[in-house]
Amino acid sequence: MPLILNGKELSETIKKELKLEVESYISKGLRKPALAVILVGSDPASKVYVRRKKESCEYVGISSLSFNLPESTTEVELLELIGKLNGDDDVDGILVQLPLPSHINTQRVIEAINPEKDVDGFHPLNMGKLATGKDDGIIPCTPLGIWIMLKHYRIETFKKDVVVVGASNIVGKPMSLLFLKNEEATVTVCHKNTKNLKDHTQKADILVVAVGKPKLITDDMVKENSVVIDVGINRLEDGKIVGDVDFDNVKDKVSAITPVPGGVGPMTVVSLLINTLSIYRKKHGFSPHPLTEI
Ligand SMILES: Nc1nc2c(c(=O)[nH]1)N[C@@H](CN(C=O)c1ccc(C(=O)N[C@@H](CCC(=O)O)C(=O)O)cc1)CN2
Repeated sequence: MPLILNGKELSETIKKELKLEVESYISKGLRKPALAVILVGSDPASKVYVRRKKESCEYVGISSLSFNLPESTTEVELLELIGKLNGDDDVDGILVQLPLPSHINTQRVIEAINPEKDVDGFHPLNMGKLATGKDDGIIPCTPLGIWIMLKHYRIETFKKDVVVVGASNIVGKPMSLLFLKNEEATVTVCHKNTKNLKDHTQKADILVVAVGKPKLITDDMVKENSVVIDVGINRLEDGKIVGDVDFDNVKDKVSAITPVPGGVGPMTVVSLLINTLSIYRKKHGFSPHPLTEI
């Protein structure tokens, strides 16, 4: 049986620590950290994720300010709201849940967020800092959560061959940049135009898959004793949630694997809390959050 990388359990442990941390700020007379959460429309999955984010904020003592906007919201209206939140000193972080309705230009919205309040780390300035190895940026939540999980389970990343399947701005690209930081690992990024995907995945010591295709990765595609990180969350017609990796088929060949659900997803949510606290700490003259140190 491989080591199961239990993101649900680890995220609960981290949340308990963050709760104590927030209590220590309040006991110093500081205000509560605050996160603005913007949801446009009523995508069912987004509603679930936003609810989890808000519940987690509440648990650790972060104020979450909800902005649930109708599907018909215009880009101008959304940009106006972001402008107001950028100027509000009591708001530490701003999160716009993705995907946005198709009539709104996602990149323009991301770029409107003050990079210092960009808890998702999607702003080009934060992406650029990650790409150039600068330590004072904000790391996107899913890659940060995966990194924290690998370090917690003492999975060696140095000099490893890492293959990332999926080149999205949210996961694949920042994940690759994180593994490249300090020339830690050798990284291959595969995407929809990659020829012979299997030729690449078979060589991976660490395989990260984030494409949104149920059970794409089967046992013939993974290296013996490798570590497999499944970022996919796919809802099947029967309501079951499965990842991009065929877990039952792959599990006996690998040394460690994340389950879906209960793996990367909860680590994404806890990383949002960490990023919010990191911004709050910098504002109050503390160092960035230690869990963001790579
Ligand atoms: N602004 C952002 N939008 C989106 C992000 C993001 O990081 N920032 N990532 C994804 C969705 N996401 C966070 O928003 C997210 C995905 C999955 C989970 C999660 O806990 N999943 C559960 C299973 C899901 C379920 O029960 O329905 C799990 O894996 O155990 C949390 C957050 C896209 N948008």
